[in-house]
Amino acid sequence: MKVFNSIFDFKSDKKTVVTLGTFDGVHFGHKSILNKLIESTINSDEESLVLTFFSHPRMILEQDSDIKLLNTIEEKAQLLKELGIHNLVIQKFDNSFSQLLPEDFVKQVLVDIFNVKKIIIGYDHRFGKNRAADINDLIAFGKKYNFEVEQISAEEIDNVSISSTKIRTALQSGNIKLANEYLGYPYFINGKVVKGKQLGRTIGYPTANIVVSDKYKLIPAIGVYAAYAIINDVKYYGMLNIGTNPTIGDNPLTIEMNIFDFDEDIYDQEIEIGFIDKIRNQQKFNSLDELKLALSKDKEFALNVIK
Ligand SMILES: Cc1cc2nc3c(=O)[nH]c(=O)nc-3n(C[C@H](O)[C@H](O)[C@H](O)COP(=O)(O)O)c2cc1C
Ligand SMILES: Nc1ncnc2c1ncn2[C@@H]1O[C@H](COP(=O)(O)OP(=O)(O)O)[C@@H](O)[C@H]1O
Repeated sequence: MKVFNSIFDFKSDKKTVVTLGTFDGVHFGHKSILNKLIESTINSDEESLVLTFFSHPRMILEQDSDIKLLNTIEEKAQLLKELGIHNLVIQKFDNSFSQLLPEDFVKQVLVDIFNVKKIIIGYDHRFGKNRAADINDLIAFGKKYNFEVEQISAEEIDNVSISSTKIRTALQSGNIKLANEYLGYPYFINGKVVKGKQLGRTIGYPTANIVVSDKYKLIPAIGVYAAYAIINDVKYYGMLNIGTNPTIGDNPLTIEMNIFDFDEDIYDQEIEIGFIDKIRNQQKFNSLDELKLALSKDKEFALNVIK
């Protein structure tokens, strides 16, 4: 997959089949659109092109700085690459881009830069400054500038009835099972392993503390989870705690994973962590012994889920 960090960087001598959107999560519903895109380029000379935006439009337009996202831009690129998309164009969705008039967007971007043969888009898609244009406008522009418009119908979208918002809500309430079902893959985060209080090893459960650098990345609800970790391309299973460790006093929120059958120093490494199922809520225990007992039960639970 070729990645372009701006519309103006895009170059290809092929015609393209285009879709656009934020595709946060690249979930099951997105995949049905993306697969159409890929299918329509099979046995043809055209290439698929996904136009996505770097800042979520909601951050810019609604000044919704609190919004959390399912994917960082790197994660989204990875998921789209795995699907087999040919070209990914990541456009900064800033004020000047949001001011483009609908016809200017169509002529200057879709036609002149992307060399569009066909655009595949949801029936309810609106675009251009103030979201002024709709699918009927797009069809009219298609006639004028000679490209096809393939609509994804309300039924097709409703049949899937999945949305990034529903997935965010599920994760924020700890409903990993539902989120994963909607996503079509286990929700994952990427982060760097940092030093903690070095207490874990003293109670027989060392925990790799993970720091996520992207401030927009959604972290699931506080709680204890069965999880996997990918470390140097090898997959391990384990149990993960997102919490404030109330048993040992008032602490900032940490994400920490005890990795099963593992004994290596991984400080400073970048690892991926995937959520498999929730085990229980965070608890304040009366002693470290009680915490240890809970951890042994958590491990049993996690091992059961994993197999
Ligand atoms: C699976 C798992 C579940 C945990 N559950 C709790 C909990 O319910 N309450 C709590 O106070 N700490 C919980 N902990 C956190 C431990 O207190 C923590 O691992 C310990 O303080 C070690 O911290 P350190 O990595 O900074 O050394 C849990 C840890 C793990 C790995
Ligand atoms: N099975 C394991 N699970 C998690 N981390 C492990 C494991 N074995 C070794 N480690 C290493 O030990 C560190 C965790 O030990 P711990 O005593 O909890 O220290 P810290 O408080 O710094 O996280 C991890 O960051 C990792 O480098």
